[in-house]
Amino acid sequence: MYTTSIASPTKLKVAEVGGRYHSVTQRLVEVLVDIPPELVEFATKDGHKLYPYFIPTELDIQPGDILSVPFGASVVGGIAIRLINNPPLGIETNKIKQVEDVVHKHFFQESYWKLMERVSQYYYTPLIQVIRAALPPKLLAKSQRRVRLTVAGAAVSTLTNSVEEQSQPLFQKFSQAKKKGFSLESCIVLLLFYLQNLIDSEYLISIFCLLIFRNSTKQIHNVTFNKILRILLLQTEGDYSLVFLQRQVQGATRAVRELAKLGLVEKYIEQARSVRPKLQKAVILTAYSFAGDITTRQREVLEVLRRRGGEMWLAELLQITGAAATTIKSLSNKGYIVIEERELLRSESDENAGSLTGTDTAKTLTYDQTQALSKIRESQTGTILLHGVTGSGKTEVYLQAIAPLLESGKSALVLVPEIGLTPQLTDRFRARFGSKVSVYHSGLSDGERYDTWRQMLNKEPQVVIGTRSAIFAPLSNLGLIILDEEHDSSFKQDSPIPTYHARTVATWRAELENCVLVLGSATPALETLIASQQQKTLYLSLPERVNSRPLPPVEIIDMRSELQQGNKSMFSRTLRDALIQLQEKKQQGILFIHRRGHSTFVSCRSCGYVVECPHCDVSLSYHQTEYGAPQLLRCHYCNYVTPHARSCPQCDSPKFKFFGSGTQKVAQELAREFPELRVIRFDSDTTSNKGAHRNLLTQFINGEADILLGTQMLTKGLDLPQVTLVGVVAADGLLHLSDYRASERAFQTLTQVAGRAGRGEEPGRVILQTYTPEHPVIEAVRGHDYKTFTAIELEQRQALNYPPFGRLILLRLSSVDAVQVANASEIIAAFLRGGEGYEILGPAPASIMRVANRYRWQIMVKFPPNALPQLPNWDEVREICPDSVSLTIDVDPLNIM
Ligand SMILES: Nc1ncnc2c1ncn2[C@@H]1O[C@H](COP(=O)(O)OP(=O)(O)OP(=O)(O)O)[C@@H](O)[C@H]1O
Ligand SMILES: [Zn+2]
Ligand SMILES: [Zn+2]
Repeated sequence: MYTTSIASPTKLKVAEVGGRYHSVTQRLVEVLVDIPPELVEFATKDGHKLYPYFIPTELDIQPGDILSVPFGASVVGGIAIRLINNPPLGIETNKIKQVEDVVHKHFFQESYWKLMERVSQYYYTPLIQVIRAALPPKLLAKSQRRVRLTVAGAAVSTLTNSVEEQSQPLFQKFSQAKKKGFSLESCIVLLLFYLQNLIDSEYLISIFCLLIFRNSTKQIHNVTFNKILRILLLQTEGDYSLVFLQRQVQGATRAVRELAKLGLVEKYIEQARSVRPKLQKAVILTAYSFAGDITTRQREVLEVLRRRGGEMWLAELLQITGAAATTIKSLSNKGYIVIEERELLRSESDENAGSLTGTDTAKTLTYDQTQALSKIRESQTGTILLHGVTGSGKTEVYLQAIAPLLESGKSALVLVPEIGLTPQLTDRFRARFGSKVSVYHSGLSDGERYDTWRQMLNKEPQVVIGTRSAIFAPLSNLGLIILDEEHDSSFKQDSPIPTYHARTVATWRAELENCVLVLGSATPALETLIASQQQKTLYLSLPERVNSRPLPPVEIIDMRSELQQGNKSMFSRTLRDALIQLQEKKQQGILFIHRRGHSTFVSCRSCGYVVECPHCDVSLSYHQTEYGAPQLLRCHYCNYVTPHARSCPQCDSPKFKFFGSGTQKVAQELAREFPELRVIRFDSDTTSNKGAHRNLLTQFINGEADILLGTQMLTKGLDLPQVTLVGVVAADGLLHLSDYRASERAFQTLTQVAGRAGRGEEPGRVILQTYTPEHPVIEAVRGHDYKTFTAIELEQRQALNYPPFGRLILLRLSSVDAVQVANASEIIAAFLRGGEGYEILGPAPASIMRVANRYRWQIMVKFPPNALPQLPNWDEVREICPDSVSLTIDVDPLNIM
């Protein structure tokens, strides 16, 4: 930060940072340049590289500083990444430009850079791409450098500008005197100023300091300087963006830099909006009988207020009554009303905040919760697995672990899998910690993300709740990281690189920041379970639901026998009865189906023709949102849409059969068979609009529907006590996927969805329909038997050296050219086979070979988890991959398709 740099601390600072001096030769810095869109074409491939810049002697630059650098014809923002001694090879020294300025010192902490570097190394991703993944979009472009006067600057510009008119002769004397620098003469003149009350003592001292430390004050007389000082002085807050000054005054950039050196102005990054809530004036009626001391107009206002329940926003009251502000004021003076500031909830994320929960205080913990909490509080570092069955009160443990941290000035980071569950969780955190809570996820607009980011940089204790990328939230003084539903695969990024897993990054971050990481789940991932068995992770368990509520019994319905007995409906008789009872008892239910849309494919009844996506090797899914809505065929891979044809393109038959059910089809069937049931559909089709999650959930909570029908989204952490029934319409789609994690994922999803039932006073019930009731996953879900299931599953993984007993790296190759990608895969695989200590599987086409007109191939590298083999040099691999083929190195892949 630039303060009034009167004492010119630049030299001292160099020694301060990390305690080392930089040798004279170290005069270059590599900068991550924030290239503006209009210049991207000049950057092309180089856009992924760091640009070297010379460091002017007077600037002290450290990694993590935000800089301004010349790029093309303009000056743009950038981050200092590392200091280097010599220009990188292949770059001519005379082409290298100089850093323009330091905009913000130490924007990023050292531990943050270490984290970036670790991600870069582990995920084989250039540092710059890691930084791009971590920073909110356009951070640097939006980081408008602003300029304001320092105290000394204000004094000088007052003297040189406004005082001019008031005290012409004295002013002239001063300018003459100060031209000679620090002199007795100039000091005397200044004293005269002071004695004549033209300046106050603060100004006097500032100017003295300035004269003493900066002997060359004659520079202040520079015309450009004066223009800038005058502009800054004329605005009450005295601050402008540098861009604005550049437009107003020619040569502003240089002049501002010089003025900053003189300590007259300072530059800074615009401060984040306050974390504090917006306040708005509310009017409260205090008297209900009106004496004769009021006017008719005033009486009217009071009547309106009374009819509205005695409380209104001032603005609203003024608008409705058309009254003048003075009318309200005199009513307040007479004691009929009170005007007070009340919190107004603002912005998207805060919209309706608290509408689901209201305010909240700490609950008395159960025995198990108390045990877990004290273990978490005792721990200083390391990873803790909190294995608590659904509804065991993990969230309450998190809340109570965080509370004392905030008190002690530390911050907490809470990661959740998906946005669908965030509104409810966020509300719970807000109800407990108020405005200290902010939300960070990709659903926010760029602006909102940017604001939240800056808010995190202000060192106040706070709680950030976010999805995957929030692991990079720049919180300083982190006291605790929580990953809720840690088993969830959305914590893993498949593409673009870095293909990081937030849980992996979280362990590093906790290590670097010296804080505890808590992984919470009812169905911990096998990786996490193994780590706890190997004592790498502390294992804590909440084996029971709160208030000793039982886990809901899971009834398995064999849909084959339903069919044999003549029931062709998608609802078994058991589920049907349960749905009817639901309404009689005025209770609510959740129906789960793992696919959105209507049907997975449509085929001609007479010739068997299946409509496929022209761009992908998949059939199109049929979509019809409601009766009478357009009938569409949509590709779930590339989003291609086409109207559903009236007749078969091959044989002209008008009859189609719809296979595979999605949420829309279930909704239509429900409407047909149970017209009186009110249904809310909750899937990615209905929740794509901003705030839709919250609105739909609020409707459901308010009892505006009997059934919440949805996909995966429902399974994640919803806590709705009034839900007594959970129905799984068809479990089979989840069970028969080819990848080695299919069983684990199916068990987790089904257990989680079952866990939504019976969380309140009324006992719950789960009805699970399937065509393969004998499947081990179904057996395990029925018995809520995590232990047996994982024991069997781990055995199988071990036999095949799959994670967690082996590690995988998946190379994903794709190209519009089918032949080139196949060839490239062969070449790379051949290169890899030259190495030792790992196994190569493939190359093989991906299970859906063509997506969005790109042909996809894969090569799997498998190796033991601990003894890291001599892995191939990935740069070399990238080198041999032709430009026409894109290559992603997915480390620890989760989705292998
Ligand atoms: N000690 C307690 N006393 C009373 N109620 C509690 C207590 N702890 C938690 N609860 C309540 O129990 C319900 C379930 O808790 P919570 O949602 O935290 O469970 P969870 O373990 O996170 O569940 P899941 O893994 O299924 O999301 C919540 O409504 C919560 O307010
Ligand atoms: Zn046909
Ligand atoms: Zn497609």
